Amino acid sequence: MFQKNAVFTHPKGMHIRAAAMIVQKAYEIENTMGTSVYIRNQAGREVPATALMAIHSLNIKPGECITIVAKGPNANDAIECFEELLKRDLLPQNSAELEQVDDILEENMIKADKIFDSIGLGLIVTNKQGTIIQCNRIVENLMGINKQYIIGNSIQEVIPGIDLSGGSFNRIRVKGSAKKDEQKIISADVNPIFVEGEIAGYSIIFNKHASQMGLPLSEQLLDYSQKNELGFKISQKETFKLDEAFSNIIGRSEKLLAALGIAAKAAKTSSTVLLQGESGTGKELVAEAIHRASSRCKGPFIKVNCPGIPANLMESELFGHERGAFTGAIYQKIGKFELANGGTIFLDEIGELDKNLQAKLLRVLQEREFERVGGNQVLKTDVRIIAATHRNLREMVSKGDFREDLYYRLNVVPVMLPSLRERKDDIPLLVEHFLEKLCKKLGLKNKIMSKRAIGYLYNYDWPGNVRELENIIERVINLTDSEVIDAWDLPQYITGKIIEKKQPLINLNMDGELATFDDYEKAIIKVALKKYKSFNAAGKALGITHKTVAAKARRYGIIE
Ligand SMILES: Nc1ncnc2c1ncn2[C@@H]1O[C@H](COP(=O)(O)OP(=O)(O)OP(=O)(O)O)[C@@H](O)[C@H]1O
Repeated sequence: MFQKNAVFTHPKGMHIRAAAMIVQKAYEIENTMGTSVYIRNQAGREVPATALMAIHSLNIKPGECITIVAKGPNANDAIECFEELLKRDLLPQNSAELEQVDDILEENMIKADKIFDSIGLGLIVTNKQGTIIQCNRIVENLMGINKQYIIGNSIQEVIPGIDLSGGSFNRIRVKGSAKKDEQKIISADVNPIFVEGEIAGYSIIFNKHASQMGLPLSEQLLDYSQKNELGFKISQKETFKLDEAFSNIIGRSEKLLAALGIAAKAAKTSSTVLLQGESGTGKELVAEAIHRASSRCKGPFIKVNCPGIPANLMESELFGHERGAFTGAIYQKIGKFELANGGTIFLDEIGELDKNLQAKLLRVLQEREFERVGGNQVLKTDVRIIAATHRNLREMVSKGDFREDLYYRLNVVPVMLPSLRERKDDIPLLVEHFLEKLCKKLGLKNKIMSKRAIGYLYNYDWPGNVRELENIIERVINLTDSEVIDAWDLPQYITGKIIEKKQPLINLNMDGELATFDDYEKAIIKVALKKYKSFNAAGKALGITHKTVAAKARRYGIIE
């Protein structure tokens, strides 16, 4: 054993990334030199340098003196290596090192998730303000809501009336999705989480067999829960109910949720909605969701694509015509407004509507009545109008290209859908969604996308928004045989360069004699260690554990 004192100079103390750097180095030393390294803090607590959370929990302050302890062979060299790392300010020096550190952090996060899921009880963790920062799968199942929509809400939204000052609560109510019968009755223990003597948050643990469905609500609920309105709020600011109708709209960025919050509220009324946003941002998808979430959902949803219909036919398309109204009008035609009666009419690209028709549409909006072309009977209609445009209607009004009075009639509930550029954090979710949806549609086994490929999607500007992303994913699914879609599978205009596909290092000469299996294995381990420098990284590349790599390297005499 060998040990040496060192000063921990990092200005932030032992933060999580610094701890991950230490773990990465400790693995490397253990694998290449066979030395086990430990860190001891001033209080005398010693932990293995390969244990991320243990290292982090040493809570070492900037300038604190620590002891590096090395056990096993090469202890002296191992300590020197570690000192070097501490001098480097614990920053990754290249992208490979950064990737390894990120992998360690990610692996540990996954482990924490798995531990949370495996405890067999529902668990919610909040910060000290009571905002939910973590929950496990049992809570997801109990509430029938995906974790992503639970995290970020106030605990009071999920468990109305719960008191975080601690204690056990019997028969409390956990909200599910908006339906009344999805409320779950449970009992739970609430405990503060202390960090350095101060409350950093709270844990809420649901007790086993907590859900008691079937009892009348009046028997189950405590008084406070009666006062709370039913329904689940997706964010503290927006009262967006998680209506099933919106479930196929993917994304949880603040801008999208704010827009959907307005749309969901509008769905409960009959007001006219104006959806604005660039092409491909999901305006039609939202229009359909509003219809499905509204009381008109059993009525028709009729779409009119304004630029798709020649101006001279548009009037009859919208309002219908009588027989003989114009040359070629052999039969009476029912217009879209009549067809949409009792439901919703979706006027897509309203900015392209002819001035003459703008006046006629204004009449429908004001008086809810119209006549068929060539007819004199006034027809009444009961429709909700949802209009959409990618153009700036206000600007069109100021240029005289769009009627001001119509603009105000349409702009009753404006919903602005963000471009994909403005919500790039939703890209991984969207990718996952489209991979699943499109692989299913094409009858293929589900594929995944590498982090590197997603990184390129992040850097792209997405002029065609979600539609463009969906199209690219369909294209790469069709063209890629492997299960993992990687950067070289993406179109060049996304990556900005040709990315060479990495060839696996298998160069077997078909004409020569075969070597023994051990010879091949030895050669592979040798090449992997030369290339990746550590047992950990080599193990990852070969799909085996670092311990197996180390054992084989020793067996073949590659290391001592
Ligand atoms: N948030 C989203 N989640 C899942 N799919 C989406 C989302 N937004 C858009 N899409 C998909 O992208 C494609 C384009 O969406 P949509 O037609 O609704 O856009 P749009 O804004 O109406 O476009 P345009 O203005 O060109 O008519 C559709 O296939 C839709 O399903």
